Amino acid sequence: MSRPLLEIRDLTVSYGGGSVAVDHVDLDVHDGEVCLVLGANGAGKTSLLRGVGGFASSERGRVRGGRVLVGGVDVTGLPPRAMVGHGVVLVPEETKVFGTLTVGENLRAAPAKGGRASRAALLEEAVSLFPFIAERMNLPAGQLSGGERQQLGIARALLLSPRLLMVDEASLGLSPIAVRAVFESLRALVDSRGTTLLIVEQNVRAAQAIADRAHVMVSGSVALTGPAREVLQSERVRRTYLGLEV
Ligand SMILES: Nc1ncnc2c1ncn2[C@@H]1O[C@H](COP(=O)(O)OP(=O)(O)OP(=O)(O)O)[C@@H](O)[C@H]1O
Repeated sequence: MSRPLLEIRDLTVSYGGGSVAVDHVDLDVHDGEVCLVLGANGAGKTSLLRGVGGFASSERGRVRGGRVLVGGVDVTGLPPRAMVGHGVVLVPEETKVFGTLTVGENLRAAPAKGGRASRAALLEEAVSLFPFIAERMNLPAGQLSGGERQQLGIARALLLSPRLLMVDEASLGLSPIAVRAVFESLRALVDSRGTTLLIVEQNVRAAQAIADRAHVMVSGSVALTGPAREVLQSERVRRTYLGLEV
C-alpha cells in the first residue's frame, strides 16, 4: 500500500496546566479516505485535530512529543497558516464569522488559494457543494445558527483547496435533515475532488454513511481502530455511541 497522506506518530498533546489530552497516538489517513474519530467528551478528539492542524493562539496547547507527516514531510507543530501551505485545513468546532457581513461577504473576505480566477472557481464549487450557502448568501452571518456557521466554515475552508480537510463536529446543532445534507455534501466533495477527510463527529449514524475508517479515542489514546463498518458494528461502540442493544 502507498504511503499514507497523513502519518501521526506517537503524538502527545498537552495544555498549559500540563494535562495530557493526546497520549502517544499513532494514526494513518490515506489519500481519498474518510476517517472518523469518535470518543466521549474530553477523550481528546479536538486536541488530536489541533495537534495536526495547529493551535490557535488562545488555546495554549502544544505538541509535546511525536511527529506529524503530510505527504512524507514533517510538519510537526506548525501553526494553522503554515499547515494550509501543506494542504491541511482545520474547521474548528466553533467557526468564527464576521457577524455583520453577509454569508457571501464572509466568503469573499476569506483567504483563497491562487489568484482571482481560481478564487471564483473555488467559490462556485463550494457553493454548489453546499446548497445551503447559496440560499443564504445575502443573510448576515450573525443570524446563522451554530450548525449553519459550521457549514459556512466548511465552505470557507474549501476556498483553500485542501488535500486534507479536518472538520470538528460538522453536524452539531443541525436538524436531522440538515445533517443528512451536510454529509451528502462531504461525500460529494470526496467523490468530485478526491479530498481526504478526517472528521470528529458525535452523530455516528450520519457519519457511518461516509466513513471508510473509524478510530475510537478513550482518555487521550486510540482504543479501537479499523474499517468503519467493523468498528461501528463492535459491541462496545454500538452500546456507547449508538445506544443500541447488542
Ligand atoms: N484550551 C484548553 N486548555 C486546557 N485544557 C484543555 C483545552 N482544551 C481541551 N483541554 C482538555 O484536554 C482534554 C481533551 O479535550 P478535547 O476537547 O480534545 O476532547 P474532545 O474529545 O474533543 O471532547 P469534546 O467532545 O467535549 O469536544 C480534556 O481533559 C480537556 O479538558
